[in-house]
Amino acid sequence: MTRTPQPAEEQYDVVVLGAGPPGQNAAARCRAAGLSVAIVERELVGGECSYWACIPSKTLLRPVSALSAARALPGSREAVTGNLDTAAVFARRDSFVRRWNDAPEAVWLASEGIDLVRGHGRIDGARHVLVQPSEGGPRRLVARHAVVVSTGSRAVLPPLPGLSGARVWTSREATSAETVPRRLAVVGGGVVGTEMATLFQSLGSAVTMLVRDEGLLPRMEPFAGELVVKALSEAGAEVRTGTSVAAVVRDSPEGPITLILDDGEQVVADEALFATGRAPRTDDIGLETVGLDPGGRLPVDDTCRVDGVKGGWLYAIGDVNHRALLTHQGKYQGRIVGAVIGARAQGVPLLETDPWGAHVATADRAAVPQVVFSEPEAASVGLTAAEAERRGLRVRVVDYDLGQVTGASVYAEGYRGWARMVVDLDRDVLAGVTFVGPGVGELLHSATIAVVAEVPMDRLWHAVPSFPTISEIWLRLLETYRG
Ligand SMILES: Cc1cc2nc3c(=O)[nH]c(=O)nc-3n(C[C@H](O)[C@H](O)[C@H](O)COP(=O)(O)OP(=O)(O)OC[C@H]3O[C@@H](n4cnc5c(N)ncnc54)[C@H](O)[C@@H]3O)c2cc1C
Ligand SMILES: NC(=O)c1ccc[n+]([C@@H]2O[C@H](COP(=O)([O-])OP(=O)(O)OC[C@H]3O[C@@H](n4cnc5c(N)ncnc54)[C@H](O)[C@@H]3O)[C@@H](O)[C@H]2O)c1
Repeated sequence: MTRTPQPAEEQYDVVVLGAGPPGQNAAARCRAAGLSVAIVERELVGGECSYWACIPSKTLLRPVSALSAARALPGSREAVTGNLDTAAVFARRDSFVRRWNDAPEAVWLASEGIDLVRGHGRIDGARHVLVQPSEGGPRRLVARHAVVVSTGSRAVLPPLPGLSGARVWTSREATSAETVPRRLAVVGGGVVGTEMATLFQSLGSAVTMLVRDEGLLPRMEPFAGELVVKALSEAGAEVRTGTSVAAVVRDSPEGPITLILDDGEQVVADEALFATGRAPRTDDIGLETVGLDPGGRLPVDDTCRVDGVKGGWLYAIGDVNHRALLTHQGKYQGRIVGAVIGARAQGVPLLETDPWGAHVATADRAAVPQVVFSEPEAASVGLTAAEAERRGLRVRVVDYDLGQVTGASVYAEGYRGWARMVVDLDRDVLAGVTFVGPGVGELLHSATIAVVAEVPMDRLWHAVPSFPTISEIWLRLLETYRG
């Protein structure tokens, strides 16, 4: 019997599986700690974020907000004589995603001294990763210290009759679209659904949102979703809440798609985007070879080390560990994990293992900022009032109408927005802050600093916002709080 020849072992200190932004950050921080690193990528260096998520969606949405900002003011309004130039909007997206070409990112990896191994990687027993390139034989990488899984997530489609043959859109098709459907149905009222409904409505689609929950953006304060629904409806979109899709029919590939709702009603569209959540990409990465179940999230401790792996050599960052499905939080975990692996490789015990220490991921649980680039923008950090209550915190909720702030009324005629801070009364610090309104995304980091730094409320009173900016909302919230 002839045995298949085994590939030679290639030794590295660290092997990173998946080159999205979190994986790249982990690799770079491990290099900075003096370790040799290989990073394995099966598709494009830069991951979902760079080519089918954050970057294309935000470059597509930016002209939408620029146009509505111009339209919100007498003087500039008169200078806006037409609609968005769809071809130019798509062309700008294309240049940001470099037409789905990752050559510059590969060059950056090389400049950092990180070896890029292209192909599908699978763990093959402790510290071993077997990579199958699209052409040629497999390569076997062996990690002396650690393997970091950062393989991300994929869109989840519900198991509906008729769905599999109906050529529906997921976020990938939406963010890489080349044309604007005349009628677009959007299923799901989370962040992807809300942002893409905003985009395509502005580009001229007749949008129908089919939302199972009672409103949009269910993880934020309820007023965020309410203000976005109001704006979407005024723009002509139809937002149906409390409704579920029961089946899907598309008779011919080029023909329309019909969504049959649970009450029997039908919605006909040219395309249907299913934005119904994400599943971790862990089903085909060899987890079973080290005693873990494929397909699920990878639970980790606060050093991002995967629970229950003998020898403690396996780490997971980014969407796969499900702590916070956001690029900036995955990158943060990448920085933490680099420091952790560096310290452990040097054989030194981890220092600073308390929350907010150098080797502990803390912010991805305690202070997660998120900006939803809808119209208006919704931005939040920390806990909502409901979440704080669920956790048994003694809080005071302070609300203020953002439209009443002078800076906001200078920013846009008829500025519509709202702000809320949730004060933790026992610790005398902010537990969470939410802003909704045009331009609030850039305001959010002030709140993130206040929450992370646990600034006492009396000291926050001395942080004087500039007049007349939207930031003056801080003064109004604090005045309301202090009475
Ligand atoms: C439409 C959309 C918009 C978004 N907008 C934002 C936003 O504005 N801001 C924000 O913070 N977050 C946003 N997100 C979330 C963000 O995209 C993710 O949190 C982020 O991409 C997670 O990074 P990751 O490295 O975990 O996964 P990914 O970016 O998916 O990267 C994982 C990489 O691993 C590779 N890979 C997978 N399996 C293997 C394997 N077996 N072998 C080799 N390589 C493998 C993949 O090809 C991929 O390149 C958005 C998400 C979507 C869907
Ligand atoms: N600007 C940003 O920061 C940004 C933008 C886009 C995505 N993201 C991240 O990407 C992740 C994924 O976003 P997403 O919108 O896909 O997921 P999500 O979890 O935010 O929302 C999914 C929505 O789909 C609904 N849903 C699930 N199954 C359904 C079904 N069968 N029928 C109808 N509705 C159903 C859920 O109730 C939920 O409201 C989010 O966690 C988010 O953090 C971030």
